[in-house]
Amino acid sequence: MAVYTDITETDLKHFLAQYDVGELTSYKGIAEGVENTNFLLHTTKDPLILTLYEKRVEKSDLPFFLGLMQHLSERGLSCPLPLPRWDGELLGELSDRPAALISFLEGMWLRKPEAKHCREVGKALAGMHIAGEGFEIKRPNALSLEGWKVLWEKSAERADEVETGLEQEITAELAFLEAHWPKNLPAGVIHADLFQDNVFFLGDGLSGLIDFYFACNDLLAYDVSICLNAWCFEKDGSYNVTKGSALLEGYCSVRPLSAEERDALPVLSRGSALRFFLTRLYDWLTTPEGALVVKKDPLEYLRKLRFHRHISSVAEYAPAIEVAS
Ligand SMILES: Nc1ncnc2c1ncn2[C@@H]1O[C@H](COP(=O)(O)OP(=O)(O)O)[C@@H](O)[C@H]1O
Ligand SMILES: N[C@@H](CCOP(=O)(O)O)C(=O)O
Repeated sequence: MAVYTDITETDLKHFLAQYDVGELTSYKGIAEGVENTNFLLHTTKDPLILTLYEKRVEKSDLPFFLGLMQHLSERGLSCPLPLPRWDGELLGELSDRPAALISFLEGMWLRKPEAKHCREVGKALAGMHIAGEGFEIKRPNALSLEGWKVLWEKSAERADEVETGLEQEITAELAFLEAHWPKNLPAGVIHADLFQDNVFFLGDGLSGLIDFYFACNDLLAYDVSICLNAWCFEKDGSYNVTKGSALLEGYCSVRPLSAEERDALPVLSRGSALRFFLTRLYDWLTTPEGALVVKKDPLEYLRKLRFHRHISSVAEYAPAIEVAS
């Protein structure tokens, strides 16, 4: 669940009076998600999402996230649009939390995506990378090499509780990634968390992307590697080459990957697998028993990381992929 902060109807009505959104008719907490508290609101106008930003989100980052959604939406990407208050501000406060109203996006996330959906995700990711051009505010990726080291320092001592030998393996992996991380690839605004639960579909058509709260400036191909990890493995841990091919072909049909980006995909995929392994491991070790949040399995990402270590060329992800020369 992710309703960390409760609200009263009276406070909510006061909050809504600052917006041109009609009268509140009903509201309910949304169980999905892990970072923030979300409510679905029905009003005499359109349905809305109310987000209360919880402690893991830096308040100083909110202008980046909200401004980015506006920027992408203005450039034709289907994503939630933050609503301005009467005074023009995008951010308010409710129950002592920073709070925003964003437009409700129609659609559902897919529990069992197929290759055709991976193709749509690839296209949408490339569309987002292009639409992100020209966005003025910058936000460095706090969860890249330096951030991974900090997370690892907090978990290393207890890592062998999760699997014997992990402390040594991950320390060596970090050293490898530090030595081999690509430096001169095209960079821009990336989503950085485009997992299944953040992509909505209506039937087989992709209706939009949500949850821009890890978005930042980083290598565009790193975002592709995140999607390869999130969309192209089966529940049994095996890589699905049909899905990988569809995702990469979809991406390249909108924004072709250069030869350098293509060659970097195995190392980038090791990095993105490590990133999700580390945040999940940290949560696994620190979330108290009985907390009302579903802990995600770090070992799923350890297995993906180990898979990528054996990849020597992008052809193993997608045999027929064509890249820009
Ligand atoms: N703009 C939106 N339109 C429709 N549903 C949304 C929207 N934003 C969030 N949701 C719903 O809230 C859930 C959690 O949102 P998300 O942004 O992923 O939260 P978190 O950042 O806490 O992980 C989503 O799975 C979805 O069901
Ligand atoms: N996608 C991450 C966790 C972040 O969850 P979200 O609900 O904010 O998308 C993971 O799977 O570890």
